[in-house]
Amino acid sequence: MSLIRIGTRNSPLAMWQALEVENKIRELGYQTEIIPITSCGDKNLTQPLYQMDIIGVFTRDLDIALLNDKIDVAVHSLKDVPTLLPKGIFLSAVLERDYEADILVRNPNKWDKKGCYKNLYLGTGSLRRRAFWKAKFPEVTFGNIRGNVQTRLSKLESEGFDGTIFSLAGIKRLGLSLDYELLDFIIPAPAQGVVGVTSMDKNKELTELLRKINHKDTQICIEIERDFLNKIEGGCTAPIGALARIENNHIIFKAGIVSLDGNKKILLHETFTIAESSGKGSILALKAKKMGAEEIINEIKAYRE
Ligand SMILES: NCc1[nH]cc(CCC(=O)O)c1CC(=O)O
Repeated sequence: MSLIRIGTRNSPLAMWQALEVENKIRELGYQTEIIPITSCGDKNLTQPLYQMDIIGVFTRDLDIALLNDKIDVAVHSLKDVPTLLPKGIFLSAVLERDYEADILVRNPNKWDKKGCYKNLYLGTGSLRRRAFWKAKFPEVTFGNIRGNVQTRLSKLESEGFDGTIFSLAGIKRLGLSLDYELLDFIIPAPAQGVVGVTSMDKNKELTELLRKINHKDTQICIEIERDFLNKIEGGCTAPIGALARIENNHIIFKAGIVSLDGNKKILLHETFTIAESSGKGSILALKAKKMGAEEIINEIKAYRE
């Protein structure tokens, strides 16, 4: 491996993440090149996309670049990566989680609402953020706010929202110094705040190298979170939060599934040892289902159809 080609989306956030991975690979003595992937480009694959399980809207272009040998590794925000990866591609490393929280950023022009959480007009398209917010503060109005972090910050003011909700990791990575409030009643998306690296599983030498930049504790946590998500949702994007943390050789896991109106809420809070953690995501998903999670998921599927 003379040169390792690192593929990334070309937003400022994605670029920051790719540079982090690049630095870690260079520290091991390898040469690297960052390749921003802007569109699907050459889709000339031997099989149709659906047969290869290429599904993620944020990840498909990078998946195709990997399969077409345009890049060696792809760098992602792991929370945007579907739990099912295309055939031949696997999650070969994760970086240490930096920040997991969701935060409220207020519109600086809305002085009158300062400190207030009731009756806000919030810009967020995330079903998870909407549902958790509504469960805590039912009097709220939501509007959609699309685009990357910078675009959303400008829309916050131009479209008159009282505030918007971001992942703290994204804000910190962009080096933005904004006033914000931590929203501890919103359980983060599975793998929020974690940078993930995917590559082809046939590429054994590269796999060995990437193992060296992998952060083991973060991997343990995200495996539980993603396993939980996979077993609960079965392919539909639902308001599911899941977060595992390690403290004194124990895993503290919390998860929540909330109905869109905020009225039904299944919450799990579990502690177990690291030794017991293997397969826990599936076991706890089953537990959540027994508590009624499936009813909430089916309701959301019906709403989307
Ligand atoms: N959904 C978009 C997205 N994907 C990853 C991040 C930030 C990094 C992270 O949370 O891991 C963001 C922005 C946000 O949710 O505010």
